[in-house]
Amino acid sequence: MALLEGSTMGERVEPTVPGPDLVGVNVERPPLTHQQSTIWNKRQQAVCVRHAFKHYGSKKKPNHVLSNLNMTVAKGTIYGLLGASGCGKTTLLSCIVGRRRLNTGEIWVLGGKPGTRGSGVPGKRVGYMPQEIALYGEFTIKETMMYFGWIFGMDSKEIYERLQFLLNFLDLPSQNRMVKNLSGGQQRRVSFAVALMHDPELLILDEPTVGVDPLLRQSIWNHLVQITKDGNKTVIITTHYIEEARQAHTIGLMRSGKLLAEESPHVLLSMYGCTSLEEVFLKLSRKQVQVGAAQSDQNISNNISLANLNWAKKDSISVTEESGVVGLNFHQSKEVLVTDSNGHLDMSKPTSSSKRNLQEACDDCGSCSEWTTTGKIKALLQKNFLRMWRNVGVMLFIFALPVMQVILFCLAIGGDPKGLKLAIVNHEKNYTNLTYQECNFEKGCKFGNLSCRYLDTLNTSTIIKQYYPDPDAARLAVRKGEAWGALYFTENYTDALVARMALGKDADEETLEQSEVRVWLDMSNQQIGIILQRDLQLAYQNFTKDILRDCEHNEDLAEIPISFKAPIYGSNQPSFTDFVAPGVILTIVFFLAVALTSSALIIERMEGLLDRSWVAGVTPGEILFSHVVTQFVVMCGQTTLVLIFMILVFQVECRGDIFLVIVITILQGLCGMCFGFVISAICELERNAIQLALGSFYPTLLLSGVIWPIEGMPTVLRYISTFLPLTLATTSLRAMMTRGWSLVEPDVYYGFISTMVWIVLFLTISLIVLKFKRG
Ligand SMILES: Nc1ncnc2c1ncn2[C@@H]1O[C@H](COP(=O)(O)OP(=O)(O)OP(=O)(O)O)[C@@H](O)[C@H]1O
Repeated sequence: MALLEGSTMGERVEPTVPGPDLVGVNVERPPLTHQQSTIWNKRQQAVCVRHAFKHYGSKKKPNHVLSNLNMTVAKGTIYGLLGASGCGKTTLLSCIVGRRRLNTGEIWVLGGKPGTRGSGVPGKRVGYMPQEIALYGEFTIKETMMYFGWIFGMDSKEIYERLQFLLNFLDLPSQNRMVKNLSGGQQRRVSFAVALMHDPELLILDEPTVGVDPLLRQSIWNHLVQITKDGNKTVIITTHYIEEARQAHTIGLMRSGKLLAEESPHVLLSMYGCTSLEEVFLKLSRKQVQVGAAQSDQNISNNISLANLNWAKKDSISVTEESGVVGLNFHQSKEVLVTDSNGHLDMSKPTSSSKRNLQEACDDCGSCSEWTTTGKIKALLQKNFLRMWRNVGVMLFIFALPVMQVILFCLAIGGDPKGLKLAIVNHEKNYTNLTYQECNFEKGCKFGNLSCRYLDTLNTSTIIKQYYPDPDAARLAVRKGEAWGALYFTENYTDALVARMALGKDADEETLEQSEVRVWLDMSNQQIGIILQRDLQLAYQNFTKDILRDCEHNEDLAEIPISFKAPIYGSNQPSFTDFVAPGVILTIVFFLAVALTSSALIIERMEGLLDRSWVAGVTPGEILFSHVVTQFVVMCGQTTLVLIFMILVFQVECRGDIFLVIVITILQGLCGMCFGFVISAICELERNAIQLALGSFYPTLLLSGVIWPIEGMPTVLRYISTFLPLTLATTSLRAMMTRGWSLVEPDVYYGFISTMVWIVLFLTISLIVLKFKRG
């Protein structure tokens, strides 16, 4: 015998109870056990919640929202869920549609457990209108309907017809009006229209009548009554207008996470002798407080017992099957309450309705095996591109930003500093207080005023010469920050230098000392200090070469005897820009992608759009896929611009295969995008996402060898650095650009491999977080 309990969701359930089999032959079968009939029963309800507990917050400080709540919504009925603000209605509904999980307890929706394979929930069997508007403000009404219609698998013609009906029925403005330009009430109606769009089996409406005028409210209720008439559609509705719920078949009165009562409105009114449902609610609430206090020590059912309340005679109480709602009867769907003469539930003749629903569950199960549908992908891609298109300003900025960054980098980084002031003291021949123009010397193989000849060689754009009377004044100028260095020539500099050259190894201490140019530098700025050192030494070399040439000696004598031949890679005067450029290209592309995606999901989540799409049956994988495709297009544009400006406009050296350079840059962009998805998935608030993205920027930049070789780091940090997403990729791109290496070199292919591994890792983490991150 097939056990009902063991059957998976959405399977066709064949009840094995006494009764005629399919060909009409009576076969003696054992009756269903109590447990089997219970599960069968739960499956036959539109919604069945049992012993539901839900809290927010940590286990230590839980905020209990649902406490042992039981609820039964029969098929083909309208169920009005009423209760004060904050009593847990929305939480309960979000658990029913599969957006949140109970801490304990179980929920059955349309015969399956929400979120399980084949239940059809989330999916097209349910229409959900959340409390928040949860619509794309930049979409028109028509585009909104198209988006959800495609997700529900409808074709465009079908959607259009339904749209016309809903526009009329809900008295909506022109279909071409942007949602963000509609009034609050109109937006709510569009939101309601989305829930009705695909004519679902189960409609879950969280306060659909807020901001709707009384006439339209009545027509909404009329519509709900109409669609539930034939028993195929079920509606769960929450409302703050308690009295409008009189039109519901069943009312669930909720308070502090519990159902106080579950009954039809007229029974409730007559039972408590009230004229309004509000009065009933007040009475029940007061009693709950009293009974709650009296029973606080007893571990009994949470639901209010009429027996305890003494509001009804015992014989009028029907204890419903394991629901825990003692005393209050609720509507059962017509097909479930058929019992045979032995008192067993007779399920041998499932009604056409139950057959159809089970069949639909099975159909849904079939579609579950599909990875996705073209309709959903079409809808998601169109949504993403349309959102970009509607924000043209933002899009222009997104493309202008990388160009701006490259331009700024190339203009601001790597150039030699200019206009550095040097405080010069020239005591030779009383040149004190003289300007440079008056410091004359004779060209050729002449040995007069050599200090002036040297200073003339020093005439570069890097240095501005300023003359001071004595070394103390010059050093003071350096101390005060008025000059980057002080230069001092002694009184007999020329004579001493000539003697030094003539005497060679026989030169005495004093000659050596007097022939020196004495320099005091401000080395607080390493780059400037080193550049001044370099320029002063180079100038001296040129000055000596000049004299040697004029005196017909071999000018190479002026060189130190280490000969730097043409370098194997790069030039003898390497530029810092060429070193940093590969890392900067990847950093720009990586972090722009992070910026693009890190808030993408959060914005949708905060607007309630993500929930709505999920309840409509869109999976995390589909959402991620659609964002990857859209952002990929944007990123390709950004990459092209970055490379064009870097390589073509600013002539940054690129010796390698440009195709490989493009590929690794795009891969890094993809990697950044996936990292952005991780941030987006784990952060609740946009603020946190921005903090995380910004927080990760500097450590990654500093540790990835972008601005300083990783060889200069402590060993441990070097290992950590190797495992960061940008490090090996930067090394790889640098090797391609500056050395012209190809993919056969380990330095190059490690970069590609590491980037791909990171992409897979980030995507997997995002998917896992999105899948399991439910309250
Ligand atoms: N994500 C959340 N994290 C923490 N607490 C939450 C969260 N969502 C809801 N709550 C809390 O749970 C309680 C029930 O909230 P819920 O939104 O379910 O109430 P409600 O009955 O729908 O209220 P209303 O009628 O005002 O919409 C409230 O105290 C609320 O502050």
